Amino acid sequence: MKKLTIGTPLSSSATKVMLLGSGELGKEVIIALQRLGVEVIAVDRYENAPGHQVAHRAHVINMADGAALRALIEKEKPDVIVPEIEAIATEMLVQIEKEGVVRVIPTARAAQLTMNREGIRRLAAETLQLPTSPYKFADSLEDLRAATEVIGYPCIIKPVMSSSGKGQSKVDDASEVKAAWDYAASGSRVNQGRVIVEGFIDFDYEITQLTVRAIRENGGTETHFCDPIGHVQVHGDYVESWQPMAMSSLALQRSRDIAKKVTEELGGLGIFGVELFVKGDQVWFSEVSPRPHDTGMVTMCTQRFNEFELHARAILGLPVDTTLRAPGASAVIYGQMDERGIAFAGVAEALRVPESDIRLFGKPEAFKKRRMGVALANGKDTDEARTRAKLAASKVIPVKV
Ligand SMILES: Nc1ncnc2c1ncn2[C@@H]1O[C@H](COP(=O)(O)OP(=O)(O)OP(=O)(O)O)[C@@H](O)[C@H]1O
Ligand SMILES: NCC(=O)N[C@@H]1O[C@H](COP(=O)([O-])[O-])[C@@H](O)[C@H]1O
Ligand SMILES: [Mg+2]
Repeated sequence: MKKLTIGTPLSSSATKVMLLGSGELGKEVIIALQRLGVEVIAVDRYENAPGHQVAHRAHVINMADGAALRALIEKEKPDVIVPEIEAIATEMLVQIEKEGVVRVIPTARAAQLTMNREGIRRLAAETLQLPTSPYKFADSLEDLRAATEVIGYPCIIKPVMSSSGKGQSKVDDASEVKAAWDYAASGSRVNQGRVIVEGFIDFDYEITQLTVRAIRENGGTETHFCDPIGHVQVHGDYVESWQPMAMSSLALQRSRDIAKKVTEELGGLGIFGVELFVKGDQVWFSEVSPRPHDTGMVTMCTQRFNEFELHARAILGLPVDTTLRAPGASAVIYGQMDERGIAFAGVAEALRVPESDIRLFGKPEAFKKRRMGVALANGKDTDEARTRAKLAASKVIPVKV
């Protein structure tokens, strides 16, 4: 892979990176890139997205529209494109990557495969033979009824294209299938009407194994692992995370073997969030984000270089260091109301919690369950850190102005 030299932003020597998606995760990647002297262009579907507020330039387009995407890429001429969300015209990214001028992170194929649960699930379970929950796909309510009978109950039904738990439900018996089908249609982002049914895995805990593919000193790529991140999800969306997660050495080894296999198959450079379910020493692959992971926001208080800095370094072909500094935790701050331009009370009280910090993302519009910020905390161990992060998050109160 050709090495990128870093130039001067806003000059003809600039190294230009374009983020496709500029939410809370992109915002931190942009800050990390700018600290390394990169010119950054932030793109999202709405004005004043978090990353728009810290980038050199901001654009609002429908990223699922291939023609609009190409037009913007041709106008801005980035050296590197960094997908930050799944819902992008990835077919166009594949074409653009082939033309050989722009690098797509980690690869256009990885973005394409992970945009659709079917792509990544078939790759993991059928091609790589990784352990996963049993699964079936369905395109109609009749198909879905048949699929749930084969998979059995309880099962989880999800749109093939969605994230953060949107459109996802747990179904305990046949009477709940229709409601799950209707809910999936409402929560799907692009391809309305195709769902995956997964057998329910009764795990002890779940983790994100952050995995970085970076250039090694003498060329070629090497894989680095962060300490495992434990997390709790409610209705398919993350509410708290902590690092390190205590695991048996066999479960950790198996997690990393799976992470290595799947990230090697996807290829390219950058950080990946490999989601795994663990019961005793048994480990199942769930899914993978070829980008920083929401549960990995905890690394802003735990690692020498957080997941965003690691992504920035890896993308630029620079060395990475995944050292853990201190145990820590994150807890989500929700909008709690449907309102534009809200304010946040209690910030000082939150920051009075020992070893705490917060990030407010600056999203222009709040929804009850929209993630608007995150509280971070350290402690002598992850239990103390979790208590502190949750306490700090609870002190921040969204208010209508
Ligand atoms: N087969 C399953 N068995 C048990 N729990 C599951 C299963 N599938 C999903 N879950 C639960 O729902 C959560 C969200 O699922 P998943 O990661 O597939 O959704 P998502 O919409 O892609 O979320 P995100 O974009 O935040 O990663 C999981 O982290 C897990 O807690
Ligand atoms: N699980 C994926 C994830 O957390 N993605 C993060 O959420 C943003 C969208 O937030 P929004 O829905 O509030 O606009 C994305 O842009 C990304 O930063
Ligand atoms: Mg997930």
